[in-house]
Amino acid sequence: MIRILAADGMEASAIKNLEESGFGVVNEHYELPELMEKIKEFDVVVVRSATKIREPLIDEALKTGRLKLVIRGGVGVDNIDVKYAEEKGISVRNTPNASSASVAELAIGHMFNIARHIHSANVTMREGKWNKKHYEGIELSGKTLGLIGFGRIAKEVAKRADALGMKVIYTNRSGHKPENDPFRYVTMEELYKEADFISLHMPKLADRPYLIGKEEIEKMKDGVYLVNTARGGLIDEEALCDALDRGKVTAAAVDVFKEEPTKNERIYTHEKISLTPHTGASTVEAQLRIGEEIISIIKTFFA
Ligand SMILES: NC(=O)C1=CN([C@@H]2O[C@H](COP(=O)(O)OP(=O)(O)OC[C@H]3O[C@@H](n4cnc5c(N)ncnc54)[C@H](O)[C@@H]3O)[C@@H](O)[C@H]2O)C=CC1
Ligand SMILES: O=C(O)CCC(=O)C(=O)O
Repeated sequence: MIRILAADGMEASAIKNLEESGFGVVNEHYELPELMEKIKEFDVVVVRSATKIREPLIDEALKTGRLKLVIRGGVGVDNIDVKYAEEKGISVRNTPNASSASVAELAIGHMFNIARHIHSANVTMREGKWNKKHYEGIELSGKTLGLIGFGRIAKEVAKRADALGMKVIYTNRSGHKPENDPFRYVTMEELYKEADFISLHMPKLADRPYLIGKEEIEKMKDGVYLVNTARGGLIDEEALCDALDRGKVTAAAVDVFKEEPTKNERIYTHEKISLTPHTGASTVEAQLRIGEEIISIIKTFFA
């Protein structure tokens, strides 16, 4: 029997479907020392972001040679040593399309939050305070939204922001302006200068510790709003907090952290940050689509 480890959970309907199709599924999260042993017993490991598939774990799996497929139930594969796994004959797949709308909606939700202090008002009202005079916000309508990265998620954000009356500009790695693109391609420098809101939608950098630090923040408009639902570490957390403290950045929204769960008290207690614990893809719909993609990947792989 082909055995699958769902190391960070999997949609119940996907587990049922796979079991009914004759696969053995273990839905269990193991911390690393135990996983080093357990991994040898599986043909497939499915992970989200919590479990890291690094070289030493792959080496353990190779001791029985059973592991053939690692699936990231999601987009970013930065928690997997993809090149190493593939060199050793272990295939790596992800589910790239399933969560774009969910992440885009979270980014837009965070923009409303920080434009209108919703995250802060929720906290102070629960403390019995009526801080109406502190909470004058701004409209999103008419503001320029700069998207860094213009792939699947950013395009979903762009459509929604456009419908809200925002002007959308974007930059990406290729610098290529797609034909018939209704939004304006700009360089990173132009984006920093022009955007009122900046939202990140690109993978983690392999060659640098972060994309946006003190120097990059200085190039932005005074009072800019920053949203990161892409990857922790793309924005230097200390530089962000410093910029929030001195008002260079008005407010920020953060779904992803350098370390998860974050232990950076400065970040998770900052009143100018709207926070979510990496829930960009955590919707019923995205998880159902991810489950369906996982079923399809496994069945095709072992057909
Ligand atoms: N918060 C969450 O739960 C989730 C976060 N994500 C993150 O969102 C990211 C984007 O996802 P998709 O839009 O599906 O990816 P995608 O591959 O469709 O698009 C990525 C975009 O980033 C650009 N890019 C890559 N490196 C760059 C660089 N150094 N500078 C500027 N642009 C660069 C690419 O040109 C492309 O336009 C993922 O890599 C993942 O880290 C994805 C899903 C859920
Ligand atoms: O599994 C998750 O909830 C994280 C999603 C994510 O960050 C991704 O798909 O890249």
